[in-house]
Amino acid sequence: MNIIKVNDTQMGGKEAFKIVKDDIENGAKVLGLATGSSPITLYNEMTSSDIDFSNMTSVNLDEYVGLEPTNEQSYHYFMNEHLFNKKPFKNSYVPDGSNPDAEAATKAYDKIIEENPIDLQILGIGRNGHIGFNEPGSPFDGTTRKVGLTESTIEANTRFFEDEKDVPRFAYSMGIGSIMKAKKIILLAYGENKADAIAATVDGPVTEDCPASALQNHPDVTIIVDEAAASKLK
Ligand SMILES: N[C@@H]1[C@@H](O)[C@H](O)[C@@H](COP(=O)(O)O)O[C@@H]1O
Repeated sequence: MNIIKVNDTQMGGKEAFKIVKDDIENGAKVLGLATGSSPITLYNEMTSSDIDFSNMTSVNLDEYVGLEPTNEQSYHYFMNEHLFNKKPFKNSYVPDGSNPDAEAATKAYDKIIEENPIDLQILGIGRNGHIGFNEPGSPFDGTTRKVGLTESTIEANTRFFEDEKDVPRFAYSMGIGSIMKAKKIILLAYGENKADAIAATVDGPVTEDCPASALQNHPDVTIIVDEAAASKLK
């Protein structure tokens, strides 16, 4: 694992953008994208760049079950706001959270991932080490699934909703097995509340207790962290 320490999220976005740009110049066509606050500075770099994404495809990690793409709290909406409205891709895929049929929604998404193998995957990380919405205990060979969110994730995501009761309890998430198939992975983590998760990811045992520890088995992972997120590394 390659670890890049940065001073702040702005610098983190710039470092991540360098890797993204380089990968696109070397032929990457499919980007795996993430939501949350961590990738925002990267998306800002992308939207203010002169890179044309109109020949590229994006595949997002996850979506809340029960939210329409037009819902302001949906990950669809987030991606439109932060990236796609300003830099359209040829095709942009996000799991269909508005489909109550989990079997159909997750199978359809696995087909999309299979048809669009991910060249470069962007990841954030949850305080408990989750990636996408793969909470602790998720199988390392998992494909797209309907998952229940843990109390800690619901609590962390409450800041985006008016009331804790409004936070969806379920999501459709790409599985860890699919994430691991990406050729290259960048994980972004900022702030003290990510320090334990980053230490477990990098220095801890490879265990389903920390979903991101699976990345130790991937050949091309770069972790971009600020001082606070890196503070518990060995
Ligand atoms: N499903 C998302 C994850 O993909 C994201 O990595 C995590 C951390 O978000 P943030 O970057 O805002 O800390 O939040 C959510 O749970």
